[in-house]
Order: sequence, then C-alpha cells, then structure tokens
Amino acid sequence: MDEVPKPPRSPADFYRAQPVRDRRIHVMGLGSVGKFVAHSLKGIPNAPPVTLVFHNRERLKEWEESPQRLQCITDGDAERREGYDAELAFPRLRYHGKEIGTNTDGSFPEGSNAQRTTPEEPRLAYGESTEPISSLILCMKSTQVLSALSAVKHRLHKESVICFLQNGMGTVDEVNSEIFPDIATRPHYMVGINSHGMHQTEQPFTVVHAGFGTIHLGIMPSERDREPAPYAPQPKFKPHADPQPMAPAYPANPDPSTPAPTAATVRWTPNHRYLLRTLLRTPVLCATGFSPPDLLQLQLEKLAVNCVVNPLTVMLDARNGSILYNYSLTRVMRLLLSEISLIIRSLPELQYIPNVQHRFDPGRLENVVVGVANRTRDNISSMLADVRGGRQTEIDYINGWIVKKGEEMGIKCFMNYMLMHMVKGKSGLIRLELGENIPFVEERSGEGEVIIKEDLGNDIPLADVVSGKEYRPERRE
Ligand SMILES: CC(C)(CO)[C@@H](O)C(=O)[O-]
Repeated sequence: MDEVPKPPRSPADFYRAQPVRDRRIHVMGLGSVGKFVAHSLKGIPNAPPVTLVFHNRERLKEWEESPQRLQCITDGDAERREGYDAELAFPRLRYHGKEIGTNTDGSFPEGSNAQRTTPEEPRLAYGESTEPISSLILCMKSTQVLSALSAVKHRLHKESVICFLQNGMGTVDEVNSEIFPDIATRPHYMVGINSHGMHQTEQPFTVVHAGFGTIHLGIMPSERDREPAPYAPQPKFKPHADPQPMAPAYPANPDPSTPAPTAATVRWTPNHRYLLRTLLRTPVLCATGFSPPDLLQLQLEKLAVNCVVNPLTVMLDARNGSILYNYSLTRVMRLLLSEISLIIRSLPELQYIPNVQHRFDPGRLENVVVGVANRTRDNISSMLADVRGGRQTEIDYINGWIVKKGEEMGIKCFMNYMLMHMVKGKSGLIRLELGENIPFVEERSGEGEVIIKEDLGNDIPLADVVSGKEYRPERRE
C-alpha cells in the first residue's frame, strides 16, 4: 500500500517538501506605493530578484537611460537601491467594461477590437516578455487593475500568486469575473491594506516615505480548495462548564439561504508562502499577517474611513482635518455611517464572526473615522489628489461598493449614492476644464472684483454705482 505523505511539521519541512522554484517578484503599478515596495524588497538580506513592470515605452526608456536605481527619501535621507530588472506590459484599454486591445506601441487601434496577446499572434514589442510570473504585486489604483492585469494574464498560472494593494473593495471580484473566470486555472491571491504615507517628487524614480504605517496582509483561500462559503474562524477553545457551542449575542445565521461556514484553514502553496514571508521579513514595510476573516474586517474598517474622509474632502476641497469639529459635517458623517454600518453588519460573510455587530456599529465607526481624520489632518486625501489632478477616482470601489452591496441585499443607500455622484460630477467638471483648458464659468458683465473709484462723489446715484451702469468698475486681470 502507498504511504500517505505526512503534512510538513515546520516551515523548514514545508520548504524542503515544496521548494520555491522561482524567487522573482514582479511589481506592477510604479506610482509611490509600487516604488516604495520595490525599494523596500531590495533592502533585505538575500533580496529577491525584482522586476519592475512599466506600462509605457517612454517610462521604460527613461528608466533604461537613467542609472536604473530607485530612491526612497525618509526624513530627508535619500537611499538608493539598484539591481532591478525592467519590462514593459501595455495596459489593455477597456471601454464600458469591455477590453478592446492595444497596438504594439500601446496606442489604441482605431475602430478595432482585436487583442494582440492571443497565442497564435505572439508579436512582442521591445521590453515585453512571455516568461511566466510566479509572484506579482499589484500597486496601481483600483481603477487600473483590470487593464494592467489583462496585459500579463497569459503569464500567470494556477500556482502564481497575486498580491493586491488597492484602496476600497471589489477589485478581486472584478478580476475573477473579467480576467480569471475559470476557477481551475485562477492564480492564488493575497490582499494587503497599506497605511504608509508616500508621495512622489519631481525627481524621477523617487518616492518620499512621509508617514510610517503598516501593511496588513492576508492570503485569500482559493475557491478551488474549498466550497465558496463564508470564512469561519476555527474555534480556539471550548468552555469547560458548558458543552454547548458558544452562541453570539446576535443570531449566527439570520438568512437561511446563507450556506453554513467551512473551516478557515487554507492550503498554502509554495508561492503563497514565499511572497507572504518575503513581505513579512521586509522591516520597512512593517507588514503583519492576518487570517482571512480578520483581514476582511480590517478592510471594511478602512473602507468606512475612506467612505467618509475621501468624498467629503473632495466636496470641500480641503485637507482631512477639515471634517472635524464641525456640527454640520458631523451630521453628514453620521448619516453616511448609519448606511455603511447597516451594510457591513448585514454582509453574509460576516455572520459567523463574533462581535461584528459591535465592531461595526455606527458609533464605533465614527470613532475610527474621527481618529484617522485627526491623525492625518494635514494630508490631502488620495481622492482629492486624484480629482485635483484630473484623474479617475476610486469612488466606485469605496462608496460605490456600499451602494452595490446595498442593492444586492435590498437596502437603499441614498446618502452614499448621492455622494458618489457628487464626486463623479465634480471630477467630471474638473477633467473637462483641465482637458479643454477652458474656464468653465465665465464672468458676466458687471461681475468680478469691484474697485471703488476715489472720485465718485456724492452726486452719483447709489443704484448706478451698484449696478455699474454708468461707472462700470474696472476689472483686475
Ligand atoms: C485614510 C486616508 C483617507 C488618509 O489620507 C487615506 O486612505 C487616503 O487618502 O485615501
């Protein structure tokens, strides 16, 4: 009879039994987060090979003509690291949720819906690669994940691991339905929540690490290895006195159609384990690992913060601290949080987790939001920065996710729906203004700064002075 292989007893046994064959880590999305992560990875002992994946030819050329170093500035000290490989992967353009391909130079093919990455047509542009990718960290904004991932999907296989480092929720679901619909060949996933503060400078390939934070990491159980059911934590202890299982204060399963939980244990693949351990042993990242249910709750807490701070700072065009100590804005915050709390507390995947009703009650969420707004009071939120820069915002993955979940559960989230469209409206206006370079509201005659002339005298009728009929005020340019 064949001997059944024993499960590995320690990480060392695991590595011996299932060695990591490919240590290379690809980083896509080379904004401040991508540069920071790639820079940090090269600072550890026995650093992994890191490939920077550029999204356009000009940027790759700029890199190749530079000393090929990433620079991170912390408290005024610049640290340069080198030894990176570089590649090119043109994002696939998407219109109305559909991929419409790209030319070899990355430009949009006129009137074409052809995709160039079919196996029969493997034409490669300079810098492109067809090598398989084992570990990929995605650092771009949620809005760019689908088009970026599409460009390398043929290089990812069922043992690859993708680490998502985006704000908001819903990206992974979109990737599943749009990029990897087949569960049998879908790569494994990890999710990270970043709270480091970073920004870019004029200097190329440089990031400023302005606020020390953490990265909360967790692996997502693959649907291949388990039934798609809510995550349930393994019971850690049993009460001695009472042989009955512990019952939460709220009914564990208010919705009879919700499937029963399965065990929260996950199957670790070598790539999973390797990428997670590599990120955990990178001190600057301050990364910590969490179980899937814990990570989900941390994501939802961050979502609640982003649902309030980000759109309000956009509408006010002000720093994060502006929403504090303001009676009217507190009313707005509470209305938003009452909807957000209801949606989160109704999520079927949280029903088996104890204390969810208290952790996500509106009062506690308000404390969390106010705490973050206070700690980051001098920051410009990422959404406000996007709106000011004429870029697409992540609102669909923040308030939009709450609205969408509400629709699925039959709960109407009016406040979040309105705020989402206010942000989209404002962002659209600014993008038009920036794109066409036309001032949107032109002054009418008689409007503008009024300069009172010294010699008007008392004999001029007040009405004429005010209307500017006879003595039209001069305007300053
Ligand atoms: C917490 C937060 C709002 C602080 O600026 C940040 O997540 C952001 O800017 O999106």
